[in-house]
This record gives sequence, C-alpha cells and structure tokens, in this order.
Amino acid sequence: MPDGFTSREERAAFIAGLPKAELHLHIEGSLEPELMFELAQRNRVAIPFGSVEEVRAAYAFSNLQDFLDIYYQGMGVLHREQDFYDLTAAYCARAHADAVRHVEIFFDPQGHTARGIAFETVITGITRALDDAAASYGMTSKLILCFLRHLSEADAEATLDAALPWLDRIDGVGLDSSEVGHPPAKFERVFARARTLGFKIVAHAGEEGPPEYVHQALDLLKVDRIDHGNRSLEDPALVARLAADGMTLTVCPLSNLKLCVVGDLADHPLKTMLDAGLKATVNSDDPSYFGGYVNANYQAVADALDLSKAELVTLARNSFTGSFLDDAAKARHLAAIDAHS
Ligand SMILES: Nc1ncnc2[nH]cnc12
Ligand SMILES: [Zn+2]
Repeated sequence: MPDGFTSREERAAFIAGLPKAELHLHIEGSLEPELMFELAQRNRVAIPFGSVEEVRAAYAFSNLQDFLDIYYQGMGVLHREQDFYDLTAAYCARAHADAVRHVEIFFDPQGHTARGIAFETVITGITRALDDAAASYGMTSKLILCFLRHLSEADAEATLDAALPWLDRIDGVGLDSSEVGHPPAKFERVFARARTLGFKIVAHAGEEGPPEYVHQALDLLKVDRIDHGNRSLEDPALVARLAADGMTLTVCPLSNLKLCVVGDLADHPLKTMLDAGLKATVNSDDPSYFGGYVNANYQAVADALDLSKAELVTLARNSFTGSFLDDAAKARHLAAIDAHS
C-alpha cells in the first residue's frame, strides 16, 4: 500500500468520509434509468427501451458523440418543473451520501428549450432542489449554464439573453457537447459578454480536442477553470503555463474510461497531472451514464494508480480551492479536511 494506508479497505473508508466538492457534474447526466422510466410514464413520453436493464445495456460508448446521442435522447423525458426538481434532488441526496459538501452543477438549457421547455421551468426546478439541499444537508451550490458547442454562437447568445432574469441564481457559464470541430474560438464574443455580466467562466477543453483548444479556452474565453484538460499533457509549455497559473482542471476518471479517452484506468493521467504540479480535481461528469458518483471515481482511480493519503487530500483540497466559494468558506472546508486526515 502507498503512504498513509495499511489496506485498500482503509483507503476506501478514508475516501468515503473525506469532505469534498464536486465541480464537474452535468445534472442531466445524473438521470438514473429508474427515474427516466418514471418520468417517461408521468409525461407520456415514448422511450426506446423496455426495461432499466435495457437502458443500462445501451450505455456502451466508443467516444463522446456516442454518449451525447443517448444523453440528449435521455433528457427528453424532462418536461415539468417537478421533473427538474426530482432530478436535482436525487443527485444532491447521492452527493450528500458521498460526503460532498459543495456542488457546482452544469445544466444544458438548449437541450430543453429546443424541445419547447421554457428556460424558467428548467431553472426553477433545479434551484428549488438546490435550496432544499442547502436546508436539509447544509450543502452549498453554484449553478453553471453551459452552451452546446455543436450549435451556433447566435444560439448561445439567445440562451444568454434567456438567462438574464436569473442572474442572481446563475454563477457561471461553460461550454460542453461535441468538442472536435467546435473550438472555443467559435464562442469568443458570447463569452466576452458573459464576462462583462460578471459570470465565472469554464469550458470543456482537451477531453477529445487538441491542446490548441485548451490554449484558446485560456486566451480567448479567459476561463477560470478547464473541464477535463487531459490532452494538455501533450504540450509541455501548456502544462507549465497551467501549473504556473494554478489553473484548476476538473478531471473525470470514469467518464474518460467509458468514453475511451483512456483505454485503462491504470493509464489515466491524474497522477501525472499531480506530479506535474497541476491542480487536478476528481469528478463524476455524468454519473448515471458512466457508472459511478464522485466517491466511485476517487475509489477507482485510487486503486488503479495506487494513490496515497497525501494525494487524496490534495485532490479534495483542490476541489475547494478551485471552487467559486468565497475565501472564508474555502477555509472552513479545508479545516474539515485537516480534521478528517
Ligand atoms: N463529458 C462531456 N463532454 C462534453 N459534453 C458533455 N455533456 C455532458 N457530458 C459531457
Ligand atoms: Zn462534462
């Protein structure tokens, strides 16, 4: 065993109780097959699956686009404010069970407004559940609106317009969906407007796309965090820049495995990132599709890379220092990690 533990079980128990933040979670990607069936019935939506087992069997992906096709189909069962509430409440309960104290949740409004669902329906359901999670669990949250990069910048601009009445509830904007062929440069103007509105800025970059897309996210979108960032490791000058800037990377090990970004978790770059001085964090991305919530991600990557107690503590500390919480809240969470260690 690595430093700090005498057995795998001891490490698993340490991970289970380690206070952590989750910074890369698509709320639509937490839709479990059981809830998908329930909502399909509630809303009389046809889905091309006969059972929960059939849904799970369909979750075999060769790349990001394979997954996205089924992810957009899955979210089609979400119609009413209560559906978005139930989805978000279920995620918060799971995260609470994993000792998650703070969440920064992505949502994809264009995946709903394109189906005729009002922006208001989506955001009121999500925020009502986040408010209840704060009351029930003391869990804090930030909400990040993501633009779908396979759509046009004009569509993103219209989505930003729709968000204007909700500025007090939305903390950041991000960029997700099909990466290759849709570089950050395509969205330079809408992100500039989002920055002037005071939003934090994040973007998926270097998941499947080249290091150049990470450079663009930094230089053109002026991101506060990079989501994934794996392919940054192909560019030593970029690694040096990310390390010098203390840029947080929201890394998603089980997602990378399921989407074939890595062939085997033993080859996952997380440890290399930490060794290079990069501020990596561990996150679940789309947990119902990729086979595990945040603790399962910590657990799988800790086993595959034989992570030490010090490395796990660094990952949890990074999740808070890389969050959009204020300094006093960050300090409280860091003290709780110290108390656990
Ligand atoms: N891993 C991912 N990459 C890009 N877009 C996404 N949307 C949901 N999950 C995503
Ligand atoms: Zn993601």
